[in-house]
Amino acid sequence: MKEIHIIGVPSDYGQNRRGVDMGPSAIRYAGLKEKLERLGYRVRDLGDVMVPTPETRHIEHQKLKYLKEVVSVCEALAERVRDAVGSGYTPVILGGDHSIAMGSLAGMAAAKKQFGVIWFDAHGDMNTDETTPSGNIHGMPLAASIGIGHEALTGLFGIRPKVQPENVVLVGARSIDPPEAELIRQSGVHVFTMADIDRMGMDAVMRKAIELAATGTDGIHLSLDLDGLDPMFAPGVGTPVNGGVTYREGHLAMELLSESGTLLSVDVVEVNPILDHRNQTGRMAVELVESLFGKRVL
Ligand SMILES: NC(=[NH2+])NCCC[C@H](N)C(=O)O
Ligand SMILES: [Mn+2]
Ligand SMILES: [Mn+2]
Repeated sequence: MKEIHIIGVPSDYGQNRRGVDMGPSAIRYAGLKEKLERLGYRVRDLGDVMVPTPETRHIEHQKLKYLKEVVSVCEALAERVRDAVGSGYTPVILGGDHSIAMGSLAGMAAAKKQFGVIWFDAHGDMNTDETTPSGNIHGMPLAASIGIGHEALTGLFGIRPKVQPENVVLVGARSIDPPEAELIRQSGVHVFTMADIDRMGMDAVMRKAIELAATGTDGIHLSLDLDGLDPMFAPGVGTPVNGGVTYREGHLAMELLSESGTLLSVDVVEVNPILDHRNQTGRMAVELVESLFGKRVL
């Protein structure tokens, strides 16, 4: 069985609510390593990527807040992911806000010729500095990773694009900014909205998503934004949106991805313990990762 490497990325520079920098602690506290070991994996916790202290934060661009900090954190993460995947390990990357996924995907792109991405999220994360309503970079990582947006983000780690849009699938979308919707339509990424999940069912959606992300690639990176789940099950997130994926649908999605045997790496992001109730969201994250790595009822 493949060895798992846990990498923490305690960064909150991609958005404006403090606390998501404590996500890695909350997820570790919920027993991630022990639970993966119980499933039979060898697990190494590599500790955290260095993140500059909040006291040094400065906003230079209103449309790309904390750009320098985000880029430096992502490049440090990219090196770790490249080394882990290059040596045949499966990284489990703990955010931090979703901007860190640009680092995960940069590392993947350095290690693999072709890979697919399933982006599990209430949001599209397909904004650019020109479309963003907030200036928060966590609304931009998917666009940047397919080569759309500001050069400082699209060119991160010297690889562009990180992933081909036809191998990218958004699952769970229900909050998209209007200009972002236009970018999504033009980009060629595939999208299964909550309405699609209602109509087709999670089983059919995930089978299709896995096929789209895996065809012609070496495997799949899952970018798991906890706000993809309904806030009822994951209240500890900075940008909650009603009408999300249920507890059961979430586990089904992870089980199907696990069974497909295509998973290369995963990031688990947007867990904010300050907004959470007694680490419910941290625990939810760990449960989903367990299903993703093969935990079953029987
Ligand atoms: N990773 C996230 N939670 N992203 C939320 C993005 C929200 C909004 N679309 C923005 O650009 O600001
Ligand atoms: Mn997101
Ligand atoms: Mn989101």
